[in-house]
Amino acid sequence: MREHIVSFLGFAFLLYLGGKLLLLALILSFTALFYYSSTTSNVNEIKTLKSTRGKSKAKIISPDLTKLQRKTPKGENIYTSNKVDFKDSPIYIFYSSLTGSSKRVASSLYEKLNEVSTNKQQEIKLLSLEDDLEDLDSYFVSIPKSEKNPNNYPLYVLILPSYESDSPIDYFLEFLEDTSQDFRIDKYPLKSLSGFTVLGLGDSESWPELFCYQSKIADKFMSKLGARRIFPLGKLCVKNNFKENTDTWINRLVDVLSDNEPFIYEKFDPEDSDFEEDDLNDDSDYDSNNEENGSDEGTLVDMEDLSGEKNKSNTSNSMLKSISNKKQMVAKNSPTFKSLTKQGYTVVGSHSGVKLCRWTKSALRGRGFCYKFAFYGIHSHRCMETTPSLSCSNKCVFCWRHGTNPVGTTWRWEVDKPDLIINGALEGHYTKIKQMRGVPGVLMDRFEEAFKVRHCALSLVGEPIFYPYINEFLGMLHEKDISSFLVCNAQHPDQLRSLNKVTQLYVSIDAPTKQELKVVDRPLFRDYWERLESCLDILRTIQSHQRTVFRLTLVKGFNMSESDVGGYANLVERGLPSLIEIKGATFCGSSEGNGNPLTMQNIPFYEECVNFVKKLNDELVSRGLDYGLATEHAHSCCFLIANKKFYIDNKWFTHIDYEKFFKLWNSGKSFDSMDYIAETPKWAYFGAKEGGFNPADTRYNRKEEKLKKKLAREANADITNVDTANGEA
Ligand SMILES: Cc1cc2nc3c(=O)[nH]c(=O)nc-3n(C[C@H](O)[C@H](O)[C@H](O)COP(=O)(O)O)c2cc1C
Ligand code: SF4
Repeated sequence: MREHIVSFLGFAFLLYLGGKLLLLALILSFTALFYYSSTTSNVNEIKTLKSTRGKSKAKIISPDLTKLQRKTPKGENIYTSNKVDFKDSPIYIFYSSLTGSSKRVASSLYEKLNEVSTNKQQEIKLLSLEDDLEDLDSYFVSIPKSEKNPNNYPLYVLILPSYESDSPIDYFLEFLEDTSQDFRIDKYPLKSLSGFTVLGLGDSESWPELFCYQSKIADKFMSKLGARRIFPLGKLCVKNNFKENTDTWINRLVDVLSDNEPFIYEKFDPEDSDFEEDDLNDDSDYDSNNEENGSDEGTLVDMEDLSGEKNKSNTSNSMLKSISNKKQMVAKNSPTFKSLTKQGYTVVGSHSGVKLCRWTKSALRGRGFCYKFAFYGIHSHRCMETTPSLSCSNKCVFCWRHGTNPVGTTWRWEVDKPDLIINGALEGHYTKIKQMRGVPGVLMDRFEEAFKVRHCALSLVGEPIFYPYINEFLGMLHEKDISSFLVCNAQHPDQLRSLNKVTQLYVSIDAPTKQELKVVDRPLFRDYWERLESCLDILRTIQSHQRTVFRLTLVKGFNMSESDVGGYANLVERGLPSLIEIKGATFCGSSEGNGNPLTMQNIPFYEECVNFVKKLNDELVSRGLDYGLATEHAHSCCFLIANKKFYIDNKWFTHIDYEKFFKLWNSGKSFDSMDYIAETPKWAYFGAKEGGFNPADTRYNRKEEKLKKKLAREANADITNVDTANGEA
């Protein structure tokens, strides 16, 4: 019996052992299946990229389990594999570029992918981060559905330069970081992407410690947002075999996307995805040449290695932090600075600008003032156009500075003091005035007057209200008897609420509805519409003591259809501005190079604007709002609808008594918009035959003048043939 029991126990033990072994075998085969379910390759086989290009180091993804079992702190494997057929995936190539190199690389990749794609339905897109995306949310918070390949999620390729100075890429990185911390958004919004890869462009000779640092930040944040890296961060030095290395990188990526091997990538692990600043110094992502220390984790290609130059980076975290947090908005060595100075701007300090406006020049030559003379009595030759913040929180379609202008939703730059800005702006302005002295036709009296600026138009570019010391700045202007016309974009209600007295306070209203505003202004804020509404409420209440103005810029095909009238009227009803300035957009170059998508077709004719203005006025009146057609400046296609409180005894009083304004301001007592009004001249009235042109000035028609000169030259040529003794050449 005992023997039976022993043999039974022995049998049971064997069964148990067998079961365990079976279970183990099952687990092992399941694991193998999990990792390599869709590959036929041998697990110990080393997979190399089809490396036909020179002696470059081959990409190695080793499916050797021992190498793949890097552990997270929680002890889980962090690699997994997946078979994504990129031939069916839409591929979106995003780039950011200030001087064109990244754009060229992105275009080459785009062309190559189109060339090799065997799937005619495959959607391959080339997208500028600054100019082609209506907003970043549509690509980096939600993932767009491709029209051609609706069943597959796209693959993102990001081609990004690095700039030690401020550049538009800062905003993109700030956006990725903000999104990763925004509790209102899914923590891993990019997890469904087919994958992503980042290629950095930089200059390792001039910026060895910061070589491609921003592409590295992008790479980390993409991962943090849940996107899966399918090809490691590449780095190209523009001074080191750039062309060759670019081709190599492109060919390798194309190879990887074309072959049908499964991808082994870091398994998405929320716990492990927190981006530490230390990661900036962690080169393991792309250092493929770590064979000496035995590490080939997640490796591919370091383009620096390809060119034989190892990155000597040992950048300290604090340095990176201070560079990314406290950059100068427009540093002297930045492409933005160059671009601005080339366009005639004087950059003051690190974030302000001044430019001689064309009307200032025109007034100096007695050829007419700008519409603000007709509407408010501004003498253009004594007006300085400036801004204390070249950065903006919108990317309006009619703005001419896309691509290079700094953008952001928060102030993240060094701050200059207000006196430095005012003195620097005046100095820059006077220097430019001085340069006009030899220009034919400059009137001596106006030239002399121009050296005492009386007006400051805070509207150049960017968003003046964004400047942290805007109130101090305005106070200093008024102390110098300089009036302030401040234009803001209705995106900063907090700053608007606490704004001190200005001579005239503008809010740009670029579209009548939420949807249209998004298209026209391309705002960076997610809650742009709510911000605009708050600003209007502030105008109606806290800031109702100011002379408030809505500025509408009419763009054909965007915001001036008949159906838009009601929407604008709603906004007027909400903000109750003193005045409504309506201006037809002016053409400032094609979209090529400046990202401005407007063409001549978008520029409305005078009659179209008049028609729109009348309709808006009728709509306001029909709602019982007390407004009327006040003035116009036909030459600029500019019109003013004013609250009837400015219509006294059958006369318009839209002009400003500037002396009175300064007196009131100096008194320290409170006053409102009606306390410094002045009468509007009749020639400026809406519908007047002068069309808002000061009869005292000479009308200058450039086309007419050109024709006259041409005829004179031809006539002279004839005369010269007959009588050269005349002396006139
Ligand atoms: C003002 C300035 C700052 C730069 N800072 C860096 C830098 O910090 N790190 C880097 O790797 N490259 C730096 N570069 C080099 C650029 O990243 C490189 O020229 C790149 O190709 C520019 O790309 P883009 O032409 O597409 O704008 C800098 C270049 C300039 C002009
Ligand atoms: S108000 Fe504007 S357009 Fe007119 S002169 Fe001043 S800066 Fe120039």
